[in-house]
Amino acid sequence: MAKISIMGAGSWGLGLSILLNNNGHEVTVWSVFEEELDVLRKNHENTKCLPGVKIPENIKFNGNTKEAVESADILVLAVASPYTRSTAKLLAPYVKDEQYIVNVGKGIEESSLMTLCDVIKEEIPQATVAVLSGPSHAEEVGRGIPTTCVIGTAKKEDAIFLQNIFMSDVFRVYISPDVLGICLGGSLKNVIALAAGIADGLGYGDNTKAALITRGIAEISRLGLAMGAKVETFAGLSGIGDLIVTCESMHSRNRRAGILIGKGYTKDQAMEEVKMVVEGVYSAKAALLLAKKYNVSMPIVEQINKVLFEDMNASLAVSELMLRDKKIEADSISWE
Ligand SMILES: NC(=O)c1ccc[n+]([C@@H]2O[C@H](COP(=O)([O-])OP(=O)(O)OC[C@H]3O[C@@H](n4cnc5c(N)ncnc54)[C@H](O)[C@@H]3O)[C@@H](O)[C@H]2O)c1
Ligand SMILES: O=P(O)(O)OC[C@H](O)CO
Repeated sequence: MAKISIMGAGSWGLGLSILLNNNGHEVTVWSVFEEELDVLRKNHENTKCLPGVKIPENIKFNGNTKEAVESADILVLAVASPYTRSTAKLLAPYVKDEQYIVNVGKGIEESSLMTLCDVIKEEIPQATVAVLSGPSHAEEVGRGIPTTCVIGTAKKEDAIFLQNIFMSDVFRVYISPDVLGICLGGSLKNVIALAAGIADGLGYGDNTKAALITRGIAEISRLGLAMGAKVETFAGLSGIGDLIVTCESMHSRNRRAGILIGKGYTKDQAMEEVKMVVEGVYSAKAALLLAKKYNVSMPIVEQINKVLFEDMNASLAVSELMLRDKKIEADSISWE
C-alpha cells in the first residue's frame, strides 16, 4: 500500500482517486482551491466535473500543500495543463529526492513548447517524473469501466513499480520508456479532436471522422519522430488509442467544443459552454510552432489554427484540406 496525493480535484484527479483507493492505497486529494475541497468534504461528489460519481468516504481532502506533498510516496499531478508549471513551482519546495510524480495532464506549454513532463522536471529536478496516458475518460474510470493506459518512465524499475500501483482488474497498465512519445500523443490528439468535433458539428459523416483520425495520427507521428519519439508509441494506447476515444466520445471536452465551433460558435463561446478547460485550443498553437520548428507538414493542425485564431470558416478549412496538393499516402513506401 502506498500513500498517494492527487494534486488536482477535477474529473481526472477524482477518477484516479477512486481507482487508487479501490487498489488499497491511502489517497489524499489536494487542490489550490479550498472551496473545491469544501464541496467534496460535504458532498463527496463534484457535480460540475464528475456528476453522479461518489467519492469514497475514506479519501482525504487536504488543501495544505506542504502536508499533501510531504505525506505522500507518490504525487499524481492532475491539474488542467495550463497550470502545470505554476502548480509544480508550488510543490517543488516540499518534494523529496526521487519522490515519484506521475503526470496525468495532457498539453504542451505554449511559451516554451515543452511537454508537461519536461516542465515538471525543470521545476522539480529532484523528482522522479513519470507519465500516465491513454484512452481514459474519468467518467468511465470513476465507474470502474475496463480501461487501458500506459505509464512511461526513464527507468524500467520505476515503470514496474508504478504499474503495480495503478493496475487493477478494471485498469490495465502497460509500460514504456518513450516518455516523449506518450506526452506528445496525449497532447496533440486534443487538437485533432477539435477537428473531429468540427466535422460532426458541420454535419459530416463517419468517412470524414475516419479520415481525420487516420491522417491526424500520421501528422502526430511525423512530428513525434522528428522530435525523437518512437513511431510504435503512436500506434499504441497513448497515440491512436487516445485519439480514437477523444474523437468519438461525447465525454470529450475537445470534441464537444469542436462540435459547437462546427455549428457556428466562436472558440470563446465554445470554451465557455464546455465549462472545463479545452486543452486542444492551447496545444493547437504549440503544435503549429513545433511543426515549423521541426519542418514537419501538419495540414490539419494548420487549418485548426486558422479556424481558432484567424476566424476561418470551418467548412472552408475542410475544403482546403481536401484540395491540397496530391500526395503519396506514406513517404516511406515507394515503388522502387
Ligand atoms: N477528464 C478526463 O477524463 C481526463 C482523462 C485523462 C487525462 N486528463 C487530463 O488531466 C488533466 C486534468 O483534467 P480534468 O478533466 O481533471 O480537468 P478539470 O477541468 O476537471 O479539473 C482541472 C483541475 O485543475 C485544477 N486547477 C484549475 N485551475 C488551476 C490553477 N490556476 N492552479 C492550480 N490548479 C488549477 C483544479 O483543481 C481543477 O479542478 C488535463 O490535462 C486532462 O487533459 C483528463
Ligand atoms: O477527451 P477529452 O478531450 O475530454 O480529453 C480527456 C482525455 O484525454 C481522454 O483520454
